[in-house]
Amino acid sequence: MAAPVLEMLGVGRDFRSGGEVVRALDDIDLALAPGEMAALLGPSGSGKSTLLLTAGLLEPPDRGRVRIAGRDAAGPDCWMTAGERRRFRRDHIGFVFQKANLIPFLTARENIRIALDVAGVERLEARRRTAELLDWLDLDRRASALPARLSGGEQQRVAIARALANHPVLLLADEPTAALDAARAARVMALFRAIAETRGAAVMVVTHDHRALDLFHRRFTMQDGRLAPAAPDPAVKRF
Ligand SMILES: Nc1ncnc2c1ncn2[C@@H]1O[C@H](COP(=O)(O)OP(=O)(O)OP(=O)(O)O)[C@@H](O)[C@H]1O
Repeated sequence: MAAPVLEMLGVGRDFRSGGEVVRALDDIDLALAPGEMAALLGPSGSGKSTLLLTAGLLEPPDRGRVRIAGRDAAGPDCWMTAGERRRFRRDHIGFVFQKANLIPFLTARENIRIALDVAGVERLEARRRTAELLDWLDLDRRASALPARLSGGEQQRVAIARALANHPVLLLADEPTAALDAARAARVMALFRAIAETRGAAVMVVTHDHRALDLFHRRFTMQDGRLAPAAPDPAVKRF
């Protein structure tokens, strides 16, 4: 197997609420290789979002280590400073959430472009990449529209383009199709698969949408903060 893009080693995370301790993540071990697309399943409150945010360096683990692209990036023993971690996240990780969260007064094109400007990408290169993403995500004709004039599926595609702008090695998505109808949801999931296969990114998607599960190379199920690989499915392609 190629060197993993994401490794979680013995990762744990507790939350304290009203004197009680909730073990949101309990000894999570997980590795994702380049080009792999994994589904993260499980009941409400089982720890899926916490796992995704921890993998994405937005939640600090109390125990264990998170390694991304071969580098120790989070954990009690990690020496990365907050500023370094922020830059590392920006350069290596893309996020897509249930709501597109686009900036309402910027056009589709500008919403993508701003991610590149913030990362300090040179002007001509930023223009080239924005045009390429608009084309790839079939948004050319909507490039000058404000978010309020875009459909839900178009808004989500802009959010995906924005997440891809800095060529992340790891793409994390939390219920990205929850607000979409079946046809649009299928299209977005197929797009994630294409991102994994053509760009070699590792993709992890929290989803309750069981209609698209056969698109995933791997499925993980969370239960009470623990992670278990789902029963092997011979129909699912393995790496
Ligand atoms: N910031 C927080 N403070 C306190 N408890 C939290 C916090 N975030 C998550 N939790 C708790 O940790 C557990 C896991 O939550 P998490 O949101 O990761 O679950 P989930 O599987 O994503 O749920 P859902 O499918 O409903 O979104 C839950 O018991 C939740 O109440």
